[in-house]
Amino acid sequence: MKNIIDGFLALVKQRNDHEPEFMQAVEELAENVIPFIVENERYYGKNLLLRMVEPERVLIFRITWVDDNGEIQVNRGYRIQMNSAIGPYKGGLRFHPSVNLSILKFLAFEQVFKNSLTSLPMGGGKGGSDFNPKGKSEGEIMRFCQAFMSEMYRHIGPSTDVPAGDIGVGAREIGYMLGMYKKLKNEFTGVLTGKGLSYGGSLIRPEATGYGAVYFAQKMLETKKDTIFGKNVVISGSGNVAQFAVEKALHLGAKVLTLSDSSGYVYDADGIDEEKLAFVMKLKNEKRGRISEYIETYPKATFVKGKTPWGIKCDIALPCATQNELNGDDANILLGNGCICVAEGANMPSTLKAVEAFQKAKILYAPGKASNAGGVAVSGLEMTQNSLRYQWTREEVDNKLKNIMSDIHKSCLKYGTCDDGYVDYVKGANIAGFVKVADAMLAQGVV
Ligand SMILES: NC(=O)C1=CN([C@@H]2O[C@H](COP(=O)(O)OP(=O)(O)OC[C@H]3O[C@@H](n4cnc5c(N)ncnc54)[C@H](OP(=O)(O)O)[C@@H]3O)[C@@H](O)[C@H]2O)C=CC1
Ligand SMILES: O=C(O)CCC(=O)C(=O)O
Repeated sequence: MKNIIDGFLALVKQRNDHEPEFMQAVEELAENVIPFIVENERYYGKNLLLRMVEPERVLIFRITWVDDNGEIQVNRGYRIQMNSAIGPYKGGLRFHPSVNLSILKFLAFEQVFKNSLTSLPMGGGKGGSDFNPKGKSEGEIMRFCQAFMSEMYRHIGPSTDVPAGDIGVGAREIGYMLGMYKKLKNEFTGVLTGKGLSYGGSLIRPEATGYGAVYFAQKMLETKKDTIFGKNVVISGSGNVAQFAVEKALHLGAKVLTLSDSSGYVYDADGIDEEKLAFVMKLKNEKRGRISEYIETYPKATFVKGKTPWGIKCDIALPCATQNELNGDDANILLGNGCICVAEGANMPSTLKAVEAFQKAKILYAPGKASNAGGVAVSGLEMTQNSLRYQWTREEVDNKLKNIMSDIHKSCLKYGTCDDGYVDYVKGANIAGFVKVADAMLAQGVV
Protein backbone atom coordinates (compact mmCIF):
# COMPACT_ATOMS: atom_id res chain seq x y z
CA MET A 1 0.00 0.00 0.00
CA LYS A 2 2.83 2.38 0.91
CA ASN A 3 4.25 1.96 -2.62
CA ILE A 4 0.94 2.88 -4.20
CA ILE A 5 0.56 5.98 -2.00
CA ASP A 6 4.17 7.05 -2.56
CA GLY A 7 3.82 6.54 -6.32
CA PHE A 8 0.66 8.62 -6.39
CA LEU A 9 2.22 11.42 -4.34
CA ALA A 10 5.34 11.44 -6.54
CA LEU A 11 3.15 11.88 -9.61
CA VAL A 12 1.18 14.71 -8.02
CA LYS A 13 4.39 16.36 -6.84
CA GLN A 14 5.86 16.22 -10.33
CA ARG A 15 2.96 18.32 -11.58
CA ASN A 16 2.79 20.59 -8.54
CA ASP A 17 6.37 21.09 -7.51
CA HIS A 18 6.96 24.13 -5.26
CA GLU A 19 3.45 23.86 -3.80
CA PRO A 20 4.16 22.59 -0.27
CA GLU A 21 0.81 23.43 1.32
CA PHE A 22 -1.10 21.80 -1.54
CA MET A 23 1.08 18.67 -1.31
CA GLN A 24 0.54 18.56 2.47
CA ALA A 25 -3.24 18.57 2.02
CA VAL A 26 -3.07 15.93 -0.73
CA GLU A 27 -0.77 13.71 1.36
CA GLU A 28 -3.09 13.85 4.36
CA LEU A 29 -6.05 12.78 2.24
CA ALA A 30 -4.26 10.19 0.10
CA GLU A 31 -3.08 8.24 3.15
CA ASN A 32 -6.70 7.44 3.99
CA VAL A 33 -8.45 7.50 0.65
CA ILE A 34 -6.06 5.34 -1.42
CA PRO A 35 -6.43 2.28 0.87
CA PHE A 36 -10.21 2.81 0.77
CA ILE A 37 -10.18 2.95 -3.05
CA VAL A 38 -8.05 -0.18 -3.25
CA GLU A 39 -10.53 -2.05 -1.05
CA ASN A 40 -13.60 -0.89 -2.97
CA GLU A 41 -14.01 -2.13 -6.52
CA ARG A 42 -16.55 0.59 -7.29
CA TYR A 43 -13.85 3.25 -6.98
CA TYR A 44 -10.79 1.26 -8.11
CA GLY A 45 -9.03 1.86 -11.43
CA LYS A 46 -10.94 5.03 -12.31
CA ASN A 47 -8.20 7.55 -11.44
CA LEU A 48 -10.72 9.36 -9.24
CA LEU A 49 -8.18 10.86 -6.87
CA LEU A 50 -5.89 11.86 -9.73
CA ARG A 51 -8.86 13.71 -11.22
CA MET A 52 -9.71 15.33 -7.88
CA VAL A 53 -6.23 16.77 -7.32
CA GLU A 54 -6.35 18.55 -10.68
CA PRO A 55 -8.38 21.78 -10.46
CA GLU A 56 -11.11 22.01 -13.07
CA ARG A 57 -9.96 25.57 -13.72
CA VAL A 58 -7.39 28.00 -12.29
CA LEU A 59 -7.91 31.70 -12.92
CA ILE A 60 -5.07 34.14 -12.29
CA PHE A 61 -5.62 37.79 -13.05
CA ARG A 62 -4.22 41.28 -12.66
CA ILE A 63 -5.86 43.68 -10.24
CA THR A 64 -5.02 47.36 -10.64
CA TRP A 65 -6.27 50.07 -8.32
CA VAL A 66 -5.31 53.56 -7.18
CA ASP A 67 -4.22 54.18 -3.57
CA ASP A 68 -4.91 57.30 -1.49
CA ASN A 69 -1.67 58.90 -2.73
CA GLY A 70 -2.77 58.55 -6.34
CA GLU A 71 -0.24 55.73 -6.97
CA ILE A 72 -1.30 52.84 -9.20
CA GLN A 73 -1.05 49.54 -7.32
CA VAL A 74 -0.90 46.09 -8.87
CA ASN A 75 -1.96 42.89 -7.13
CA ARG A 76 -2.54 39.33 -8.27
CA GLY A 77 -5.99 37.78 -8.06
CA TYR A 78 -6.90 34.10 -8.12
CA ARG A 79 -9.90 31.81 -8.24
CA ILE A 80 -9.37 28.07 -8.09
CA GLN A 81 -12.46 26.23 -9.39
CA MET A 82 -11.49 22.87 -7.98
CA ASN A 83 -14.43 20.50 -8.33
CA SER A 84 -18.06 20.98 -9.36
CA ALA A 85 -19.26 17.37 -9.21
CA ILE A 86 -21.83 17.98 -6.47
CA GLY A 87 -22.72 21.64 -7.01
CA PRO A 88 -21.46 25.09 -7.98
CA TYR A 89 -17.92 25.91 -6.82
CA LYS A 90 -18.14 27.29 -3.29
CA GLY A 91 -15.48 28.65 -0.97
CA GLY A 92 -13.98 31.79 0.46
CA LEU A 93 -11.70 34.56 -0.73
CA ARG A 94 -8.52 35.35 1.20
CA PHE A 95 -6.82 38.75 1.09
CA HIS A 96 -3.39 38.38 2.69
CA PRO A 97 0.17 39.10 1.50
CA SER A 98 1.08 35.41 1.88
CA VAL A 99 -1.52 34.30 -0.68
CA ASN A 100 -0.09 32.21 -3.52
CA LEU A 101 -1.16 29.34 -5.75
CA SER A 102 -0.07 26.63 -3.32
CA ILE A 103 -2.06 28.06 -0.42
CA LEU A 104 -5.20 28.62 -2.47
CA LYS A 105 -4.98 25.16 -4.06
CA PHE A 106 -4.70 23.49 -0.65
CA LEU A 107 -7.68 25.50 0.56
CA ALA A 108 -9.72 24.69 -2.57
CA PHE A 109 -8.83 21.00 -2.32
CA GLU A 110 -9.87 20.78 1.35
CA GLN A 111 -13.04 22.73 0.52
CA VAL A 112 -14.20 20.02 -1.89
CA PHE A 113 -14.32 17.38 0.85
CA LYS A 114 -15.56 19.78 3.54
CA ASN A 115 -18.47 20.89 1.37
CA SER A 116 -19.29 17.28 0.59
CA LEU A 117 -19.38 16.52 4.33
CA THR A 118 -22.01 19.22 4.91
CA SER A 119 -24.37 17.15 2.69
CA LEU A 120 -25.39 20.37 0.90
CA PRO A 121 -25.00 20.59 -2.91
CA MET A 122 -21.79 22.62 -3.12
CA GLY A 123 -18.64 21.97 -5.12
CA GLY A 124 -15.29 23.33 -3.95
CA GLY A 125 -13.34 26.46 -4.79
CA LYS A 126 -11.19 29.14 -3.21
CA GLY A 127 -9.68 32.41 -4.28
CA GLY A 128 -8.17 35.66 -3.14
CA SER A 129 -5.29 38.00 -3.60
CA ASP A 130 -1.86 38.90 -2.22
CA PHE A 131 -3.38 42.29 -1.29
CA ASN A 132 -2.59 43.30 2.31
CA PRO A 133 -5.61 44.97 3.94
CA LYS A 134 -3.62 46.02 7.03
CA GLY A 135 -3.23 49.77 7.30
CA LYS A 136 -5.40 50.48 4.25
CA SER A 137 -8.03 53.20 4.40
CA GLU A 138 -11.73 52.48 3.95
CA GLY A 139 -11.56 54.01 0.45
CA GLU A 140 -8.59 51.84 -0.52
CA ILE A 141 -10.36 48.69 0.68
CA MET A 142 -13.44 49.62 -1.36
CA ARG A 143 -11.47 50.39 -4.52
CA PHE A 144 -9.48 47.18 -4.20
CA CYS A 145 -12.65 45.08 -3.75
CA GLN A 146 -14.23 46.77 -6.77
CA ALA A 147 -11.12 46.15 -8.87
CA PHE A 148 -11.04 42.49 -7.77
CA MET A 149 -14.68 42.02 -8.77
CA SER A 150 -14.26 43.88 -12.06
CA GLU A 151 -12.44 40.76 -13.31
CA MET A 152 -13.93 38.02 -11.16
CA TYR A 153 -17.55 38.75 -12.12
CA ARG A 154 -16.99 37.05 -15.48
CA HIS A 155 -16.20 33.74 -13.86
CA ILE A 156 -18.78 33.44 -11.07
CA GLY A 157 -22.56 33.30 -10.70
CA PRO A 158 -25.21 31.93 -8.34
CA SER A 159 -25.25 28.58 -10.19
CA THR A 160 -21.58 28.60 -11.24
CA ASP A 161 -19.33 29.73 -8.41
CA VAL A 162 -20.32 31.43 -5.15
CA PRO A 163 -17.41 32.98 -3.22
CA ALA A 164 -17.50 34.12 0.42
CA GLY A 165 -15.08 35.43 3.06
CA ASP A 166 -11.91 34.00 4.58
CA ILE A 167 -8.85 35.67 6.13
CA GLY A 168 -8.98 39.41 5.44
CA VAL A 169 -12.46 39.23 3.87
CA GLY A 170 -15.51 39.88 6.04
CA ALA A 171 -18.94 41.45 5.59
CA ARG A 172 -17.42 44.82 4.65
CA GLU A 173 -15.45 43.41 1.72
CA ILE A 174 -18.32 41.13 0.63
CA GLY A 175 -20.58 44.22 0.55
CA TYR A 176 -18.19 46.15 -1.70
CA MET A 177 -17.73 43.18 -4.01
CA LEU A 178 -21.48 42.54 -4.25
CA GLY A 179 -22.05 46.21 -5.08
CA MET A 180 -19.64 45.97 -8.02
CA TYR A 181 -21.04 42.63 -9.22
CA LYS A 182 -24.55 44.06 -9.19
CA LYS A 183 -23.46 47.11 -11.16
CA LEU A 184 -21.64 45.05 -13.78
CA LYS A 185 -24.30 42.36 -14.23
CA ASN A 186 -27.40 44.42 -13.49
CA GLU A 187 -28.84 41.61 -11.40
CA PHE A 188 -29.34 40.96 -7.69
CA THR A 189 -28.52 37.33 -6.97
CA GLY A 190 -26.97 35.28 -4.21
CA VAL A 191 -23.61 35.24 -5.97
CA LEU A 192 -21.68 35.81 -2.74
CA THR A 193 -22.40 34.60 0.80
CA GLY A 194 -21.57 36.30 4.06
CA LYS A 195 -23.63 39.28 2.92
CA GLY A 196 -25.05 41.86 5.32
CA LEU A 197 -28.47 41.04 6.77
CA SER A 198 -30.25 43.87 4.99
CA TYR A 199 -29.23 42.61 1.53
CA GLY A 200 -29.65 38.86 1.55
CA GLY A 201 -27.30 37.65 4.28
CA SER A 202 -28.16 34.83 6.64
CA LEU A 203 -28.50 35.11 10.38
CA ILE A 204 -25.77 33.08 12.14
CA ARG A 205 -23.37 33.17 9.13
CA PRO A 206 -20.85 35.37 11.01
CA GLU A 207 -21.05 33.04 14.01
CA ALA A 208 -21.21 29.77 12.07
CA THR A 209 -17.57 28.67 11.77
CA GLY A 210 -16.66 29.36 15.40
CA TYR A 211 -19.95 28.01 16.76
CA GLY A 212 -19.68 24.96 14.52
CA ALA A 213 -16.18 24.14 15.74
CA VAL A 214 -17.36 24.23 19.34
CA TYR A 215 -20.47 22.14 18.50
CA PHE A 216 -18.14 19.62 16.92
CA ALA A 217 -15.83 19.57 19.97
CA GLN A 218 -18.91 18.99 22.09
CA LYS A 219 -19.92 16.00 19.95
CA MET A 220 -16.43 14.54 20.26
CA LEU A 221 -16.46 14.98 24.05
CA GLU A 222 -19.88 13.28 24.21
CA THR A 223 -18.29 10.10 22.87
CA LYS A 224 -16.29 10.09 26.14
CA LYS A 225 -19.37 11.03 28.18
CA ASP A 226 -17.74 14.38 28.80
CA THR A 227 -18.74 18.00 28.07
CA ILE A 228 -17.11 21.34 27.49
CA PHE A 229 -18.56 22.77 30.71
CA GLY A 230 -15.82 23.90 33.11
CA LYS A 231 -12.99 23.12 30.69
CA ASN A 232 -10.00 25.39 30.09
CA VAL A 233 -9.80 26.33 26.44
CA VAL A 234 -6.89 27.81 24.50
CA ILE A 235 -7.81 29.58 21.26
CA SER A 236 -5.53 31.09 18.62
CA GLY A 237 -6.45 33.93 16.28
CA SER A 238 -8.75 36.82 17.11
CA GLY A 239 -10.64 37.17 13.85
CA ASN A 240 -14.07 35.94 12.82
CA VAL A 241 -13.63 32.27 13.66
CA ALA A 242 -11.80 32.80 16.95
CA GLN A 243 -14.27 35.42 18.22
CA PHE A 244 -17.31 33.20 17.80
CA ALA A 245 -15.49 30.13 19.07
CA VAL A 246 -14.91 32.11 22.27
CA GLU A 247 -18.57 33.18 22.36
CA LYS A 248 -19.93 29.63 22.04
CA ALA A 249 -17.35 28.19 24.46
CA LEU A 250 -18.52 30.77 27.01
CA HIS A 251 -22.20 29.95 26.35
CA LEU A 252 -21.41 26.35 27.17
CA GLY A 253 -19.60 27.15 30.42
CA ALA A 254 -15.95 26.88 29.42
CA LYS A 255 -13.12 29.20 30.46
CA VAL A 256 -11.18 30.74 27.56
CA LEU A 257 -7.57 31.62 28.38
CA THR A 258 -5.98 32.97 25.20
CA LEU A 259 -6.41 34.77 21.89
CA SER A 260 -3.72 35.73 19.39
CA ASP A 261 -2.84 37.46 16.14
CA SER A 262 0.23 37.42 13.95
CA SER A 263 2.15 39.52 16.48
CA GLY A 264 1.70 37.23 19.52
CA TYR A 265 -0.84 36.01 22.06
CA VAL A 266 -2.61 37.25 25.16
CA TYR A 267 -3.02 35.01 28.19
CA ASP A 268 -5.76 35.94 30.62
CA ALA A 269 -5.71 33.56 33.61
CA ASP A 270 -9.01 35.01 34.85
CA GLY A 271 -10.65 34.02 31.57
CA ILE A 272 -11.86 36.03 28.59
CA ASP A 273 -15.47 36.69 29.54
CA GLU A 274 -18.37 38.23 27.56
CA GLU A 275 -17.29 41.78 28.37
CA LYS A 276 -13.67 41.16 27.37
CA LEU A 277 -14.87 39.43 24.19
CA ALA A 278 -16.97 42.48 23.30
CA PHE A 279 -13.81 44.57 23.75
CA VAL A 280 -11.87 42.25 21.40
CA MET A 281 -14.65 42.38 18.79
CA LYS A 282 -14.60 46.16 18.81
CA LEU A 283 -10.80 46.24 18.75
CA LYS A 284 -10.52 43.83 15.82
CA ASN A 285 -13.65 44.52 13.76
CA GLU A 286 -13.96 48.30 14.14
CA LYS A 287 -10.66 49.76 15.31
CA ARG A 288 -8.74 47.10 13.38
CA GLY A 289 -6.14 47.12 16.16
CA ARG A 290 -3.64 44.57 17.50
CA ILE A 291 -4.38 41.94 20.15
CA SER A 292 -1.48 43.34 22.24
CA GLU A 293 -3.79 46.30 23.05
CA TYR A 294 -5.87 43.91 25.20
CA ILE A 295 -3.47 44.29 28.11
CA GLU A 296 -3.85 48.08 28.12
CA THR A 297 -7.49 47.59 29.16
CA TYR A 298 -7.00 44.32 31.08
CA PRO A 299 -3.55 44.73 32.72
CA LYS A 300 -3.80 41.46 34.69
CA ALA A 301 -3.43 39.62 31.37
CA THR A 302 -0.06 39.14 29.70
CA PHE A 303 0.98 39.59 26.07
CA VAL A 304 3.63 37.27 24.70
CA LYS A 305 5.17 38.74 21.58
CA GLY A 306 5.89 36.62 18.51
CA LYS A 307 4.67 33.35 20.04
CA THR A 308 1.69 31.01 19.67
CA PRO A 309 -0.44 30.08 22.71
CA TRP A 310 0.12 26.30 22.71
CA GLY A 311 2.34 26.38 25.82
CA ILE A 312 -0.61 27.38 28.02
CA LYS A 313 -2.03 24.44 29.98
CA CYS A 314 -5.53 23.54 28.76
CA ASP A 315 -8.08 20.76 28.28
CA ILE A 316 -9.18 21.86 24.83
CA ALA A 317 -7.29 23.64 22.03
CA LEU A 318 -9.05 25.39 19.17
CA PRO A 319 -6.58 26.62 16.54
CA CYS A 320 -8.49 29.37 14.70
CA ALA A 321 -5.81 31.50 12.98
CA THR A 322 -4.08 30.00 9.95
CA GLN A 323 -2.39 26.99 8.32
CA ASN A 324 0.56 25.28 10.01
CA GLU A 325 0.33 27.40 13.15
CA LEU A 326 0.67 24.32 15.40
CA ASN A 327 3.69 22.06 14.83
CA GLY A 328 4.84 18.73 16.25
CA ASP A 329 6.60 20.34 19.22
CA ASP A 330 3.51 22.39 20.04
CA ALA A 331 1.39 19.23 19.86
CA ASN A 332 3.70 17.44 22.28
CA ILE A 333 3.56 20.38 24.70
CA LEU A 334 -0.25 20.39 24.56
CA LEU A 335 -0.32 16.63 25.17
CA GLY A 336 2.20 16.93 28.02
CA ASN A 337 -0.06 19.54 29.60
CA GLY A 338 -3.06 17.19 29.53
CA CYS A 339 -4.97 18.49 26.49
CA ILE A 340 -7.71 15.97 25.60
CA CYS A 341 -9.39 17.57 22.60
CA VAL A 342 -8.31 19.60 19.57
CA ALA A 343 -10.92 20.89 17.10
CA GLU A 344 -9.58 22.94 14.22
CA GLY A 345 -11.40 26.18 13.44
CA ALA A 346 -8.75 27.18 10.91
CA ASN A 347 -7.91 25.27 7.73
CA MET A 348 -4.98 22.85 8.19
CA PRO A 349 -3.59 24.64 11.28
CA SER A 350 -1.77 21.49 12.43
CA THR A 351 1.31 20.26 10.59
CA LEU A 352 1.47 16.58 9.58
CA LYS A 353 3.80 15.98 12.57
CA ALA A 354 1.29 17.56 14.95
CA VAL A 355 -1.54 15.43 13.55
CA GLU A 356 0.64 12.35 13.95
CA ALA A 357 1.31 13.24 17.60
CA PHE A 358 -2.40 13.77 18.39
CA GLN A 359 -3.34 10.50 16.73
CA LYS A 360 -0.56 8.56 18.42
CA ALA A 361 -1.77 9.84 21.78
CA LYS A 362 -5.37 8.93 20.73
CA ILE A 363 -6.86 12.17 21.95
CA LEU A 364 -9.98 13.63 20.34
CA TYR A 365 -8.62 15.40 17.27
CA ALA A 366 -10.77 16.84 14.47
CA PRO A 367 -9.36 18.19 11.19
CA GLY A 368 -10.67 21.51 9.92
CA LYS A 369 -12.52 19.98 7.00
CA ALA A 370 -14.89 18.43 9.56
CA SER A 371 -14.85 20.81 12.52
CA ASN A 372 -14.86 24.14 10.65
CA ALA A 373 -17.47 23.11 8.08
CA GLY A 374 -20.15 25.11 9.91
CA GLY A 375 -19.18 28.30 8.07
CA VAL A 376 -19.64 26.97 4.59
CA ALA A 377 -22.70 25.01 5.73
CA VAL A 378 -24.46 28.22 6.73
CA SER A 379 -23.23 29.77 3.48
CA GLY A 380 -25.09 26.91 1.79
CA LEU A 381 -28.15 27.79 3.86
CA GLU A 382 -27.72 31.44 2.80
CA MET A 383 -27.83 30.28 -0.84
CA THR A 384 -31.02 28.35 -0.11
CA GLN A 385 -32.63 31.37 1.54
CA ASN A 386 -31.60 33.58 -1.41
CA SER A 387 -33.18 31.12 -3.85
CA LEU A 388 -36.35 31.05 -1.75
CA ARG A 389 -36.21 34.86 -1.36
CA TYR A 390 -36.79 34.26 2.31
CA GLN A 391 -34.95 34.60 5.63
CA TRP A 392 -35.00 31.98 8.38
CA THR A 393 -34.85 33.01 12.04
CA ARG A 394 -31.70 32.83 14.14
CA GLU A 395 -33.01 29.75 15.92
CA GLU A 396 -33.89 28.01 12.66
CA VAL A 397 -30.42 28.53 11.21
CA ASP A 398 -28.65 27.65 14.46
CA ASN A 399 -30.63 24.40 14.74
CA LYS A 400 -29.80 23.49 11.15
CA LEU A 401 -26.13 24.25 11.88
CA LYS A 402 -26.18 22.03 14.98
CA ASN A 403 -27.78 19.20 12.99
CA ILE A 404 -25.25 19.51 10.17
CA MET A 405 -22.31 19.43 12.62
CA SER A 406 -23.84 16.41 14.33
CA ASP A 407 -24.30 14.63 10.97
CA ILE A 408 -20.69 15.38 10.02
CA HIS A 409 -19.65 13.89 13.34
CA LYS A 410 -21.72 10.76 12.58
CA SER A 411 -20.08 10.46 9.14
CA CYS A 412 -16.67 10.62 10.82
CA LEU A 413 -17.69 7.86 13.21
CA LYS A 414 -18.98 5.74 10.32
CA TYR A 415 -15.75 5.82 8.33
CA GLY A 416 -13.22 6.55 11.07
CA THR A 417 -13.96 4.17 13.96
CA CYS A 418 -11.06 1.77 14.39
CA ASP A 419 -11.19 -1.82 15.70
CA ASP A 420 -10.12 -0.71 19.19
CA GLY A 421 -12.88 1.96 19.29
CA TYR A 422 -10.55 4.92 18.69
CA VAL A 423 -12.09 7.38 16.27
CA ASP A 424 -9.71 8.57 13.57
CA TYR A 425 -11.59 11.74 12.61
CA VAL A 426 -9.11 12.50 9.83
CA LYS A 427 -9.79 9.16 8.16
CA GLY A 428 -13.52 9.46 8.78
CA ALA A 429 -13.75 12.96 7.28
CA ASN A 430 -11.52 12.14 4.31
CA ILE A 431 -13.39 9.01 3.30
CA ALA A 432 -16.89 10.36 3.95
CA GLY A 433 -16.05 13.52 1.99
CA PHE A 434 -14.54 11.47 -0.84
CA VAL A 435 -17.44 9.04 -1.28
CA LYS A 436 -20.07 11.61 -2.20
CA VAL A 437 -17.84 13.45 -4.66
CA ALA A 438 -16.60 10.18 -6.19
CA ASP A 439 -20.15 8.86 -6.64
CA ALA A 440 -21.17 12.07 -8.40
CA MET A 441 -18.11 11.97 -10.65
CA LEU A 442 -18.76 8.36 -11.57
CA ALA A 443 -22.38 9.17 -12.42
CA GLN A 444 -21.35 12.11 -14.61
CA GLY A 445 -18.82 10.21 -16.74
CA VAL A 446 -15.33 11.26 -17.78
CA VAL A 447 -15.65 15.02 -18.22
N1 LIG B 1 -14.40 32.81 8.05
C1 LIG B 1 -14.89 31.61 7.87
O1 LIG B 1 -16.10 31.41 7.78
C2 LIG B 1 -13.98 30.44 7.80
C3 LIG B 1 -12.64 30.54 8.07
N2 LIG B 1 -11.87 29.41 8.11
C4 LIG B 1 -10.46 29.49 8.43
O2 LIG B 1 -10.30 30.02 9.73
C5 LIG B 1 -9.05 30.72 9.84
C6 LIG B 1 -9.30 32.13 10.34
O3 LIG B 1 -10.15 32.80 9.41
P1 LIG B 1 -10.99 34.09 9.82
O4 LIG B 1 -11.18 34.12 11.27
O5 LIG B 1 -12.15 34.12 8.91
O6 LIG B 1 -10.01 35.24 9.36
P2 LIG B 1 -9.81 36.70 9.98
O7 LIG B 1 -9.13 37.48 8.94
O8 LIG B 1 -11.08 37.19 10.54
O9 LIG B 1 -8.83 36.43 11.20
C7 LIG B 1 -7.61 35.79 10.99
C8 LIG B 1 -6.89 35.70 12.32
O10 LIG B 1 -5.77 34.85 12.17
C9 LIG B 1 -4.57 35.61 12.41
N3 LIG B 1 -3.54 35.24 11.44
C10 LIG B 1 -3.62 35.31 10.09
N4 LIG B 1 -2.47 34.93 9.53
C11 LIG B 1 -1.65 34.60 10.55
C12 LIG B 1 -0.32 34.13 10.64
N5 LIG B 1 0.39 33.91 9.53
N6 LIG B 1 0.18 33.90 11.86
C13 LIG B 1 -0.56 34.13 13.00
N7 LIG B 1 -1.82 34.59 12.98
C14 LIG B 1 -2.35 34.81 11.78
C15 LIG B 1 -4.95 37.04 12.17
O11 LIG B 1 -4.03 37.91 12.81
P3 LIG B 1 -3.58 39.27 12.09
O12 LIG B 1 -4.74 40.16 12.22
O13 LIG B 1 -2.38 39.70 12.83
O14 LIG B 1 -3.26 38.91 10.65
C16 LIG B 1 -6.35 37.05 12.77
O15 LIG B 1 -6.31 37.07 14.16
C17 LIG B 1 -8.42 30.60 8.46
O16 LIG B 1 -7.60 29.45 8.43
C18 LIG B 1 -9.61 30.38 7.54
O17 LIG B 1 -9.25 29.73 6.34
C19 LIG B 1 -12.41 28.17 7.92
C20 LIG B 1 -13.74 28.03 7.64
C21 LIG B 1 -14.60 29.16 7.45
O1 LIG C 1 -18.63 30.21 3.32
C1 LIG C 1 -17.98 29.83 2.37
O2 LIG C 1 -18.40 29.71 1.24
C2 LIG C 1 -16.54 29.43 2.50
C3 LIG C 1 -15.98 29.33 3.87
C4 LIG C 1 -14.56 28.96 3.73
O3 LIG C 1 -13.82 29.63 3.06
C5 LIG C 1 -14.05 27.75 4.34
O4 LIG C 1 -14.84 26.89 4.72
O5 LIG C 1 -12.83 27.61 4.45
